[in-house]
Amino acid sequence: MAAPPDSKSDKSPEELLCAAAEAGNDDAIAEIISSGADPTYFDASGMTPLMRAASGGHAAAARLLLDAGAPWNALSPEGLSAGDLTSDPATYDLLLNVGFGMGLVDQAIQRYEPEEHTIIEAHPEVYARMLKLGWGEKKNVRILFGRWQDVIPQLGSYDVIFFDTYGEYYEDMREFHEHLPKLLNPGGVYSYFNGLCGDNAFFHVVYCQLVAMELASLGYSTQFVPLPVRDCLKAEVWEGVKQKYWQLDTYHLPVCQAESESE
Ligand SMILES: C[S@@+](CC[C@H](N)C(=O)[O-])C[C@H]1O[C@@H](n2cnc3c(N)ncnc32)[C@H](O)[C@@H]1O
Repeated sequence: MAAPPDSKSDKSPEELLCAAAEAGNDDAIAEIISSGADPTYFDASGMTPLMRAASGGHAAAARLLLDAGAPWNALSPEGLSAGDLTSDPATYDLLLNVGFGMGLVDQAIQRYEPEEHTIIEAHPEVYARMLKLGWGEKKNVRILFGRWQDVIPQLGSYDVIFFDTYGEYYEDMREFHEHLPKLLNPGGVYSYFNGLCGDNAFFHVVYCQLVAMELASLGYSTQFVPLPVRDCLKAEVWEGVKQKYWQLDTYHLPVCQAESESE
């Protein structure tokens, strides 16, 4: 008897992978990937397996796919990435970013229209530029001008914290981490710019482990989500930059949560 048209045998390994991702079936995903299915596949609707996992809210499935090389920045026909398609996202209303710099992270934060977005910036010229660009007038933005070490008594507690004072010493970041138990709300997420030894793959991984161990001693577990960045960092990106501070193909995005709350 012929198999029904929608039976598994009619589907390519990649279609099966999309179906397993949509269902959050981690065992099937691992099996299909190890049998050689391509995680970069786009199905007939222009969706990747990672987008299917994300829109189903299956975090473990998404992690398996990312580990297998699924592109995190692929876009659906509507121009949405897997991150944009995440279903039922947790509500993060109170955000803190330490170090404005070019304002890239803060611009990204603003797209989520948080209730309260606090920015700490110490450099007078960067602060002046922030004001010139209108950051001082944004209703949901609170700017604290000064070193984080000095303005910390003015802080509350936050659902999301990002730390990037690149240029400070490792010891400064470690000191900041000691404040996390007071600064990070239950269920909150902490991340930092993971550029430590960004020109040496071996020492970079050592640093990742070191930070994760130190955060673990404070009661936090850290996952590093591998994000391929080689294609985003072409030669022109570095034009005018004196020292190329990042030379690796993969960025390891730290996602740090209280141990009791992480998966
Ligand atoms: C690499 S930039 C941040 C880039 C930023 N993440 C972005 O998206 O453009 C680092 C920023 O941290 C600021 N900074 C350095 N040390 C600081 C400190 N102790 N407290 C507050 N800001 C600091 C610097 O003035 C600089 O603007």
